[in-house]
Amino acid sequence: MNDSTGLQVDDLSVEFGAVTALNHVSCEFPASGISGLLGPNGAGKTTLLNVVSGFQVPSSGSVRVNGSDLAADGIRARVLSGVVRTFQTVRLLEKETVFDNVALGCEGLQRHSPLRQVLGIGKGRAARRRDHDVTIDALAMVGLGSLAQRMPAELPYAKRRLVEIARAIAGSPKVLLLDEPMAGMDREARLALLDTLVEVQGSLGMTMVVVEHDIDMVRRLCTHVVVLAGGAFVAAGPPDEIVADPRVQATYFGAEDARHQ
Ligand SMILES: Nc1ncnc2c1ncn2[C@@H]1O[C@H](COP(=O)(O)OP(=O)(O)OP(=O)(O)O)[C@@H](O)[C@H]1O
Repeated sequence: MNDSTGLQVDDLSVEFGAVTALNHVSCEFPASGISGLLGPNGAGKTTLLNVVSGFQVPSSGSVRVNGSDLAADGIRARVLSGVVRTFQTVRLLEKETVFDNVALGCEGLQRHSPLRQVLGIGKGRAARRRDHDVTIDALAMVGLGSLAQRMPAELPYAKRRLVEIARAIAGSPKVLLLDEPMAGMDREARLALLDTLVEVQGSLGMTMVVVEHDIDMVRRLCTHVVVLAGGAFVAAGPPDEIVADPRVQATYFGAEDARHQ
């Protein structure tokens, strides 16, 4: 790739005491298509997302988005610069409507003027109107338009996941990191989410990285795959090449997750 677009991590290391969660990992995720991040349990996938999104400070290495180094940025600054993520466990505000949960994502749109914040004025009418429209669009994009006024607790699990994804895309991310978005869904819901993600990436055009264990889904969804194992980079490339790669066979497919191959 090496064209300075997309997400690039270089020489990332993270240790938790004696555990090396990431061991000098360098890899790239292109701005086009959808990237899969694969690896057996404990490979370091979530840790990599944590570093990119600012939740984990690495002991070494750098993160660049479209060529810009994020080194000094904390979580909030990264959201404002367009790095948005979801979590393995769905995190929603249960006392707010689906609409209000998704509207929270608009906070990443840099519409707060610092002066207005200092004066406590909040957003102007035009900005609030824009946020409203962006929220409606995000809900429509994931097929939740008719559920906007429902409470999260009323929704089945797959739809709760979609609320989280809508909230993420409401921030117009440059980089969208999805940590096992299909976990806990049946096959029908997974295939529906797959179509949604392809549509979201195609129409909004961000760098999208999806952690996913199901190889069949990865093959259908992803145009590029990065494989980690034991905190180390193993391989990267198109899904079919990755599946056939002996290094990947020896690590990822040798593990419990081979059942999905
Ligand atoms: N906060 C933490 N404290 C201590 N060890 C941690 C912490 N977070 C992760 N680890 C360890 O770091 C390693 C990488 O974990 P990580 O969660 O990044 O892997 P993963 O590939 O996302 O795994 P999974 O597929 O099971 O979610 C594991 O050995 C894990 O136990």
